[in-house]
Amino acid sequence: MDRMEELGFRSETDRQIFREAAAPVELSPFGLHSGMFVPTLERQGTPEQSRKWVPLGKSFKMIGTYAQTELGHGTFIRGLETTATFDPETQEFILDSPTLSSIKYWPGNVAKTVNHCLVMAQLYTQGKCHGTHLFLVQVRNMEDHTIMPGLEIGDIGPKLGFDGVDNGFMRFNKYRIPRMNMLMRYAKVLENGDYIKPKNAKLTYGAMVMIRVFIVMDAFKTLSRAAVIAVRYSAVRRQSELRPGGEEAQVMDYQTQQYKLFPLLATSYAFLLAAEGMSQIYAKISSDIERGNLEDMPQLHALACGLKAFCTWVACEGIEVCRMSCGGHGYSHASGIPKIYANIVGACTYEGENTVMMLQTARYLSKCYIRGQRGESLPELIQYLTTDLNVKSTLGEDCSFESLVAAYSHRAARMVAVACKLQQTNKKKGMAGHDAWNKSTVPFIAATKAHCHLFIVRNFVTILSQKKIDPATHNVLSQLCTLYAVYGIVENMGEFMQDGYFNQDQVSILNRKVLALLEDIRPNAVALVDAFDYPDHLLQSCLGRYDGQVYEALYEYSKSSPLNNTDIHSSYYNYIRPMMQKRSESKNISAKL
Ligand SMILES: CCCCC/C=C\C/C=C\C/C=C\C/C=C\C/C=C\CCC(=O)SCCNC(=O)CCNC(=O)[C@H](O)C(C)(C)COP(=O)(O)OP(=O)(O)OC[C@H]1O[C@@H](n2cnc3c(N)ncnc32)[C@H](O)[C@@H]1OP(=O)(O)O
Ligand SMILES: Cc1cc2nc3c(=O)[nH]c(=O)nc-3n(C[C@H](O)[C@H](O)[C@H](O)COP(=O)(O)OP(=O)(O)OC[C@H]3O[C@@H](n4cnc5c(N)ncnc54)[C@H](O)[C@@H]3O)c2cc1C
Repeated sequence: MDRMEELGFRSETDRQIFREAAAPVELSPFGLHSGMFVPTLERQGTPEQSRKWVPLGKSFKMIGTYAQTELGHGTFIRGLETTATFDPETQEFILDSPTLSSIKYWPGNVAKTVNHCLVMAQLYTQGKCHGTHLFLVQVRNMEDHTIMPGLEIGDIGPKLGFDGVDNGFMRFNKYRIPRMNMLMRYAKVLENGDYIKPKNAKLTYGAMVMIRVFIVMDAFKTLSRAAVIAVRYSAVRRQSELRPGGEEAQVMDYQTQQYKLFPLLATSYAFLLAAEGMSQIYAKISSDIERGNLEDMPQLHALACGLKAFCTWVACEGIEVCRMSCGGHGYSHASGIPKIYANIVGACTYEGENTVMMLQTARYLSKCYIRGQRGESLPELIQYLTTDLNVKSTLGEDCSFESLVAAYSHRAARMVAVACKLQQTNKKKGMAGHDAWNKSTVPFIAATKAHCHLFIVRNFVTILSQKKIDPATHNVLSQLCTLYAVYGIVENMGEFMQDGYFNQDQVSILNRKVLALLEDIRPNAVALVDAFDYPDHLLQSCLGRYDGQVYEALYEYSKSSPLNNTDIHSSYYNYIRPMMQKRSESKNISAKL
């Protein structure tokens, strides 16, 4: 913190980059404090509350986290059981965990690090429940960090990853906080207990939308780091004979290795641009919301949910491909890839389980489809839903951006229409609305993935057509953009072909194009990963080192293994030698017999 002040880092982006550089492989125990706790105080607190608490948070006098999930509920926020009951006599809220399943469980850094939490609880006042609201709760003594009386707090135990974060549990026993500790920007409880409701109950969910936007960038960061490691290693690693009798080939010269890695390189660039585009849309709509204009709130929610789910799913699958493309050394922590995977794969679950998030977007697409069918105007990003599905592709040998975007628009429009028609058919069969919905959710998930894929392809193409980029760079980025789009079609051909949108010749063109692009990108592959400019300190990888001294690094890494501190390990004396002696004695006995 002080170091950031000394270095003059003012923007949150710069501070985040510094934090990641300072703690490259372990997530910071203050990630949630800076990334969720403080921004939520700023956005969900009244101006007075923000003025009081935000400086304390930014100066780390108050260290907090976001405590919403419980043992029994994470996804279904309306089902949360923690209660906050207003006591007008004392002007306090009484927080309570009435059941075992209501115990707060998973909140990051609650176990040992934070002294405050933003707690999501069911608000009760004047005997009535008004749904979930956020409350600022002091959980540890500010003098000696002991747990406040009335609270039980602990660590939840080892996890797949996220080792730098002490996820914990927290149980409230009639724990009192001041009335003014309810975040009251949108909803209020007056001194007499009267409840003033917000313009939209989902404004309380705003913190989650913000993090989902952050996570799209995290998907780029983690996938691109794995791609840097795998591509650099593939340039250094020589294995097997490509030409009989010739020298062993760089594994990057095998077409299969290129087909594994270059689309992931293209995806990394696509996700960076998508994350930037998502952040711009978030900045615009969230500022409208803060000014009271909630018109685009549903569109923001749907986009943030969909991209968070789509990008984290693809990134995690891609990171695994990068690991496996490094052979045995990829499986070692020396590669740096297992830690990247372990830290980001949780993002498919936290901040909204991906399937649930996709279904939120699907619900929005379903409503937009109906509006489109009625001829109503649709937001620009959704207007493709009214695409004429009788049109066939005009794709030619050049695989133009226009024909590729048209293909993705057609695929998404067709798939949304299929899912909506199934939902409508279910209703016509007499199903209740919720059953008609549930019995169409599998096609809706597929359609929503197509919707997100379209957003990313279209965004990449738009930026290349709008930004002023020098011709040489534009040419290479255009190759990456084309590879991302053509690879996506080849890998999902069935969804593009189901209604005969492409003819057989066009399918052949696409299959040829994806292989030709691998050759086009091969000469620039290392330069394209170097362009991310990740320092070795951040990658923490013997395989992805900038100097390519892989074997020297692996040898030094291995020698530093703690197991090498002694030649003979204690297990020999404690287990192996006694076992061998026992065997030899029994052998002597059997020999005598
Ligand atoms: C390099 C490695 C990086 C790793 C990251 C680490 C550090 C990075 C540093 C900084 C980043 C920042 C922070 C830290 C990073 C990571 C985070 C770490 C931990 C994660 C923390 C958490 O997990 S917090 C808990 C998250 N929990 C959830 O997200 C719960 C998900 N559930 C929900 O959101 C809701 O229950 C729901 C949306 C699924 C359903 O809500 P419900 O109330 O039931 O509403 P519905 O009935 O479904 O819909 C009604 C109506 O409301 C609309 N709606 C719903 N939500 C919203 C919303 N948020 N905004 C706007 N509108 C909403 C919905 O669309 C419906 O509308 P219609 O009626 O019109 O259809
Ligand atoms: C690393 C990590 C860090 C976390 N940090 C925090 C934190 O700091 N603060 C915090 O409050 N929480 C935190 N969480 C909790 C996290 O937010 C929840 O785990 C997440 O929201 C998923 O909810 P759940 O666990 O209830 O999953 P569930 O919803 O129980 O998921 C189980 C299955 O049910 C399915 N499912 C659920 N609802 C539906 C539906 N409506 N339709 C179809 N399928 C459905 C899901 O798709 C999934 O396959 C963290 C979790 C992890 C893994």
